[in-house]
Amino acid sequence: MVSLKSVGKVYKYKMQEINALKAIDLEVNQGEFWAINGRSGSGKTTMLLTIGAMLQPSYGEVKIRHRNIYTLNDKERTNFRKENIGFIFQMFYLIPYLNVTENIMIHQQLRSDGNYVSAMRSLTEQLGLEHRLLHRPSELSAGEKQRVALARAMLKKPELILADEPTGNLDEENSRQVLQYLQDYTKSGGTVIMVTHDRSANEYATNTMNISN
Ligand SMILES: Nc1ncnc2c1ncn2[C@@H]1O[C@H](COP(=O)(O)OP(=O)(O)OP(=O)(O)O)[C@@H](O)[C@H]1O
Repeated sequence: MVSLKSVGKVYKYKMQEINALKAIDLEVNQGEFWAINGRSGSGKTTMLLTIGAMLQPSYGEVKIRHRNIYTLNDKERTNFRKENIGFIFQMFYLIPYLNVTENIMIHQQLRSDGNYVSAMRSLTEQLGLEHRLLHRPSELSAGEKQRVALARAMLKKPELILADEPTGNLDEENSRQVLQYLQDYTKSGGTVIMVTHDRSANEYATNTMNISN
């Protein structure tokens, strides 16, 4: 599903070169739930962004479903990302002036499309958000915000979910809900790669990896 061969990233910062990620190899199969650990600054987010077709590595090869994603042009790569990958971040990144429904449907051009409307309804019910559909992010708890971000990422049922510290701002019960949801998703054939500092999150994963640089 995801294959990294000797992938590295060197950031140029003023006159300096920062080796953020050094020659990482990774093979992730469909249905696996990976937890990526590593100390602060070890390159976890950098790795996730390269897998997510958002950051070109300085060297190495990133393949998703046997496709070398950095040989695609920008438009093809953006389309590939939209079709195949869902993102969840610690900071949620919800649009403040849109309500829950609109945030979940943000990437859909036709928000009246019946398929997406029914997918949105079923996700919000599953995630206990059905009574909050007209709330704006400032009117939600942290756990609810993360569940909205989760619903947004899941709307198109992407094959691959990338999660960067998805429980970083949540209490134990809300963390458990998010991790359980991601685990159930992998049991139904989805694939999840999650960066986390939270050691208890590793218990939900099928595979763990520790990176250092
Ligand atoms: N755009 C950038 N330009 C220059 N250096 C960067 C850039 N982005 C990240 N870095 C540096 O690259 C290194 C790896 O960063 P990254 O965010 O991938 O680490 P991380 O393991 O996710 O850290 P944390 O756990 O603290 O979130 C860090 O030393 C960081 O300062």
